[in-house]
Amino acid sequence: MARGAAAASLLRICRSRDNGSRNGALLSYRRFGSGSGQFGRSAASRDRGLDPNLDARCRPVSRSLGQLLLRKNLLCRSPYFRVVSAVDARLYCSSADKGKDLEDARVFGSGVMGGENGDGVESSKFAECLDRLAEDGDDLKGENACESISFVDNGGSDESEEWHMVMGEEDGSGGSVSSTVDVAYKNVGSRDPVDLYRELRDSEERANLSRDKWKILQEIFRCLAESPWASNQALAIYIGMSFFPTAARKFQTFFSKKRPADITMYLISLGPSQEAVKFLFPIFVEFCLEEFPDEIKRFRGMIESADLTKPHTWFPFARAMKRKIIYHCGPTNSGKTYNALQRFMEAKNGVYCSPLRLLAMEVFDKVNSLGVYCSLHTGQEKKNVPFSNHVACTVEMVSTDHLYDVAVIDEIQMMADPYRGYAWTRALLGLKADEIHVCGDPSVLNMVRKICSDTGDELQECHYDRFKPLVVEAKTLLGDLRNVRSGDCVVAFSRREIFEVKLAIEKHTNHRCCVIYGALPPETRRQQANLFNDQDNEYDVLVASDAVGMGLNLNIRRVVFYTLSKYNGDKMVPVPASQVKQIAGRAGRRGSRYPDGLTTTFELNDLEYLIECLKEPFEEVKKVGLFPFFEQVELFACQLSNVTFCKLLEKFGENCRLDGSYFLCRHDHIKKVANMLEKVPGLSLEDRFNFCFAPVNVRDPKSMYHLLRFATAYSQNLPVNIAMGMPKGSARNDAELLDLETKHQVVSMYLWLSHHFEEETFPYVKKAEAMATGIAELLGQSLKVANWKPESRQAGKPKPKEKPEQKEDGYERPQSLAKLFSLRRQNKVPEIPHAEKLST
Ligand SMILES: Nc1ncnc2c1ncn2[C@@H]1O[C@H](COP(=O)(O)OP(=O)(O)OP(=O)(O)O)[C@@H](O)[C@H]1O
Ligand SMILES: [Mg+2]
Repeated sequence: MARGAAAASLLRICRSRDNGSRNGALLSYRRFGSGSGQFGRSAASRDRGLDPNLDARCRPVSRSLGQLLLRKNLLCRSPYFRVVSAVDARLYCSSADKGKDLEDARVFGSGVMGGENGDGVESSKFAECLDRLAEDGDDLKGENACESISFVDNGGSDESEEWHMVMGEEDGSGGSVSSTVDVAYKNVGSRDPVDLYRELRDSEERANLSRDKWKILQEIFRCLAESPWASNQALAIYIGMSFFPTAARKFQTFFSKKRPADITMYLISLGPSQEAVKFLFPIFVEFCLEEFPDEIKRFRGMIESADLTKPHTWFPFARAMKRKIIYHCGPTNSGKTYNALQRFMEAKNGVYCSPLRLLAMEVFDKVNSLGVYCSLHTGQEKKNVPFSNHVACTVEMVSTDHLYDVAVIDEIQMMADPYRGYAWTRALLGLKADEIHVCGDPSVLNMVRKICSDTGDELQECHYDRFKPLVVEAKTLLGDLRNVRSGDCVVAFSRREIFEVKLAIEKHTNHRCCVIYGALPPETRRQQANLFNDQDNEYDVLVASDAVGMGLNLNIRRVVFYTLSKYNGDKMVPVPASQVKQIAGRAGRRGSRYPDGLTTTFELNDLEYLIECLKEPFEEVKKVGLFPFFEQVELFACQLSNVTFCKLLEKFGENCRLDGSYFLCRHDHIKKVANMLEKVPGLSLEDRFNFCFAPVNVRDPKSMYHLLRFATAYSQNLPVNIAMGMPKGSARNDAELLDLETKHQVVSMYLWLSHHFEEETFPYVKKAEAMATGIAELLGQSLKVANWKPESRQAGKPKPKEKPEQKEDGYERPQSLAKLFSLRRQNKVPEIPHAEKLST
């Protein structure tokens, strides 16, 4: 075979892969991602023009070809070419002095340049040219010389074709092949990653590496596999976080097998660094697109079914309406709810969405007493008043199917609540009402503005000021509960503290205390609130948890913070300023016996923190809560097989996509229930989903046990029994009181389930209702006489240590944690002590 023909026959033409998939991925990436499309083609890789400073006859020789030629000592001896410059790690050659071969240089150069007229050079011409070079060289001979040459089409882009030549073996010394190579590989960083991947994929000669360099390379790949940035970016092409390490490992194996010298040396020059990761990543992307189409497809399906971006599109009917949103924005006790309710009552029909059952009941009573028929819908209770067109409900229960003239969503700032926020977001996005009044503090005003611009609803803002300013009493109680006065509400953040305070006040003063805390049924809370509000009895002090903090109208003269720290489920933290304001705002309500509100602390130490909180402006909320509907979870479940419901929720949490204005609400408690219900076979996905939302205290084993029992009976198609006796009488000690609380929770859970599942399966609703009323009454009676030391709900929990400052009169002075935090901010105190978990 003629030498030229032999060379030509060995030229391989590597056509580009179909670019469609890559472009698709890039599109997805941009849609998904954080902006700048980091694996697009670099401008440098497009710039293949001549350096204007070079002689017009000079042509760049492709880097790899230049490397080979130099390495083989061809250029310096060639009659045709000489190196005139090295710019940007690229050799520029000109015809040599002999002068007659300029044409060859042009041909050679145009091979690199894509032809002077942009039409490229045929490979045979290049082969010819190479042959002529070879004739003059010593060791670039025939087939051996040409074996490492490939002709690469750059994928049909508008860029020129380019000659590539894969570098040969390293010289064995562990060093680079030559200094020319050093110059050459530096250009790798500016090359198109798509080309780099092709070079890598098609590489047949792998660079030998010294042990040190091999180690560096391993480190670089470890960095890639462990890079949170890369793992996050890989989501853009639907490489999931869990699959990413596998993909990265396979990429490493692939690279190790190929290891073209220029890319390898360039990588090693970067070392194990973020730069190396960012260089490798787009090549890794190309690899993944080619190697893992099935995984990508699967993950893409999963991601798309967990897409929580654009939640405003979830409610097409509401979107078809032109709704008017009126934001009643202001601090506590400024008339927000009052004004919204005026419109609610004037309307032909309306819905009021409350954050609490108790507040829904309050509105239900008030509206009916004013002659507007109104029904009540809470998770546990449905009171349908005949002829009513109005309904007061808890926000979780509001229907997005009914059409209303006026809707009120109270305490709209709860959209940012980590657990329940989704219910407010859903109501705002989905309510089909011509006019929606939202009441709340200014913290979510900007979010509501943004949502309205997404939904196309009209927004009107009404700003309010507090009727009367809240006054801080500088004197405080000086750490002595004997300084409590009539009309005081002492706020503590655990059930235990509430009872300790009540006990101490009743023992050392003539006041009698009512109590309100989270574990009490709303009926009992209302009974206690009425007892306190009523003038004609001895109950003139209220001891309460933050359960009094929202919207309730009580006759409170002064709010006294017993402590300003609370357990957040993990550790003791200062009560957030927004909550302090909300609670303090209970004092001095318009129309009450005490229109001028006062607030103070039990300890002088806490006063500063209280003042700080009250002065603090409302912090702007940047994200509000979301949670998927059952249908979304179901769609997601179709993408996964053989996973438990708990795992499904976990996977959903990992893979769901949200835009920057939303967060996925915390659902640890739901997962706990889901986990427990794994023991119950035969529940459909929807059943599991509904059971998981039942109101159960996951920290109370008795309540959990009853939920398990209900679910088991339900799964066996048996009528679900309450299977719990009515308590004999009111509580005589704290254990009995706790038992009453639990029993009420269980009955309440039964009622909730009866409203969320087929009625026939929960046939004892009437019995449950009677029990709920009875137990709430017993609780009320018990609280009236309660004068015992509180117990812990959790069996076996270690008792809190005796505190050093124990007063002889039987109650412990709480340590001022707010003060401790403030000192810690100034680095004066090392650690905040852990404290007992809240049981409210
Ligand atoms: N215009 C009014 N006329 C008579 N009473 C009013 C008026 N506005 C408000 N009130 C009364 O003032 C009290 C506080 O009003 P409202 O409950 O509307 O305050 P709010 O701003 O919603 O407070 P919060 O943030 O605590 O919910 C209520 O008892 C309410 O009935
Ligand atoms: Mg209100």
